[in-house]
Amino acid sequence: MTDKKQNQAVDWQTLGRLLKMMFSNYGGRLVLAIGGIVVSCLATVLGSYFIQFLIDSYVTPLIGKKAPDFGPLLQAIGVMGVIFASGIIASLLYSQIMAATGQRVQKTLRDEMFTHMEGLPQGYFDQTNAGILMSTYTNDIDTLMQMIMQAFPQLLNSVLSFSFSLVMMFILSWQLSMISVGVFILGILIVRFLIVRSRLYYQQQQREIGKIDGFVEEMLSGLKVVKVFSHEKQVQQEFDQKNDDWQIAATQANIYSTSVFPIMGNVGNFLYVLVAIVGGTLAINGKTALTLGTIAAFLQLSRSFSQPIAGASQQLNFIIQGMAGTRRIFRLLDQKEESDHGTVTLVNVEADETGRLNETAEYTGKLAWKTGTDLTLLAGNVTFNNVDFAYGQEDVLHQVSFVAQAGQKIALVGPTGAGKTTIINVLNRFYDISQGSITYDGINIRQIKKDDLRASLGLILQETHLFTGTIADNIRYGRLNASDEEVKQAADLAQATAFIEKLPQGFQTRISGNSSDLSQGQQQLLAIARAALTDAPVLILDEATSNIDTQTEQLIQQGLENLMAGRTSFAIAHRLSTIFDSDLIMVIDDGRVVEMGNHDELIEKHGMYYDLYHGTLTLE
Ligand SMILES: Nc1ncnc2c1ncn2[C@@H]1O[C@H](COP(=O)(O)OP(=O)(O)OP(=O)(O)O)[C@@H](O)[C@H]1O
Repeated sequence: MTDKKQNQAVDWQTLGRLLKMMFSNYGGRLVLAIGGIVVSCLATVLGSYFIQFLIDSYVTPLIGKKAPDFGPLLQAIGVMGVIFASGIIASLLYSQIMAATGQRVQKTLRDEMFTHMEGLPQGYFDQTNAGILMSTYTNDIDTLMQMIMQAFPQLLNSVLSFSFSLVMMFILSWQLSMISVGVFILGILIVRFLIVRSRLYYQQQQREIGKIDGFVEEMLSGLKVVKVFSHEKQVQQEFDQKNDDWQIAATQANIYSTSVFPIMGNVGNFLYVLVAIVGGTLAINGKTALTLGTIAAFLQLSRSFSQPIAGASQQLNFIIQGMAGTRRIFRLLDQKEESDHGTVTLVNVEADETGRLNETAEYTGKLAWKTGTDLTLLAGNVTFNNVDFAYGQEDVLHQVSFVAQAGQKIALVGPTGAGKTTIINVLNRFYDISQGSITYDGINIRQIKKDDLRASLGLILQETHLFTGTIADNIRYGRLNASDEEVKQAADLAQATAFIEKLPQGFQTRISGNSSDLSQGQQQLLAIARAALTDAPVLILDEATSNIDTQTEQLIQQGLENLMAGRTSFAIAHRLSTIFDSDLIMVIDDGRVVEMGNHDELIEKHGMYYDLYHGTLTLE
């Protein structure tokens, strides 16, 4: 979106898309609501117009009569009552319809956004601030709903009231109408100035609130770091600055937008007085055929002619805010979902008496790649052939080649920023490589369905994410249909049972989503148990760097050893002590594999690994 477009009063493309979406889903309701608005406006204008008849045909003839008959007058007042009552009913109807429609659109869009977001590539989240994304779900959806429930119907109401009143006014008196149009043009010029100013500040206000959301999100996730470095004061100052920027923009936006009503109200009053004076003078001089009823009706109509201008300008502001939010919502919905052309799937298999593999829906603990109707037992051989990769323009991996054989323990070591995590990111296809190939049991990973590829790779990250629920629920996240017994076995294998059983309700103990009630070591043990339950044939471990007490560290190490037995594993090592027994150690530097071999071979080489081992080089 260009800046020019952002500053445009209304982005017609976005508006068109929104209206199309609303009409295609809720066409019937919207037509009914529009009908309600038309009836409500007509009722107001006709009611005012009727005053002319009421005075000229029913009230004036009664003046001076000795025994006046009020019957016809009462009848006429009754008709007027019916007109106004139908206006009230119609306006209640359209308000209700628009409120319900706004809520439905909100729910539909939120669902769509969430579903769509789940399909977006990792790269999108790496580049998008989570707070700004959150703000799309909350603020932008809110302003959109306000726009649909309030601004759209009231704007249409204002435009119709204005147009109907104008027609009626010309029918009553073209001279007074010309005066009104002159005053109207003056009003429009004032409102236009105010709107342009307030629009700029409203847009700025939305941008500032997005920045605040982003900042709060970032600070919440990094609160510990802030405390460790005692940076609370700087953070507070930075936050205050952002909050001040928001306040300045919001105040300016409000000053201009709230001036519109009082100013236009007074323009309306001015018009009222002007019409009364000019109309009265013309009637007294007998220059025109203006009756008392005509002047009274005209005065009433001049109100419903001038008031909508202020109302419409106010609603236009809400529409501008709503459109900015809608644009961000559509931008999220337009993000390209992760493409997946893979056809090879992962299935559970069991062997019959002859050793032939048969696919089964049951969990068997044995997996196979399914290509067409062919089944190949998943072994866990992974090969990188001259892999190159770049994040955008930045080349990160260069000619990376290695063979990880089924069941081998592979360790990746190297300085920070060397590209270890990136090797894992391209293996599970969070990102696609630019050159070379990666094969898994001889199949190019591009041919494997992404979900199935990822299901075959168990991931244990440095930061364990636990969800609000019981300990058992959290382990079961690894395989949702696992039985209690299987959950317990996984915890046993991960060496987690001892600490779990010490908790008040054992496996049924509830923990909170931010897992502050468990130590980091305990969280790691749960992550290992979870991965054990997933039973993925290939494991990826991003070793924790944090300080964990020696006893828990030994437990974790034992849990990992148990888990790695019989599986191909890739461990990103931050301490060399955990990788001495690896089958293959790859030393990565600046996106290249600079050395490869087992511990003894690499020590003999007297290269980078040797320097790391002897402390001449460090990993962090
Ligand atoms: N999402 C990303 N977008 C752009 N560049 C990135 C991204 N992730 C990593 N990089 C860059 O790629 C390079 C390799 O990063 P990577 O995370 O693979 O290193 P690493 O060896 O795992 O480091 P560490 O041990 O510190 O985790 C770094 O220069 C980093 O700045």
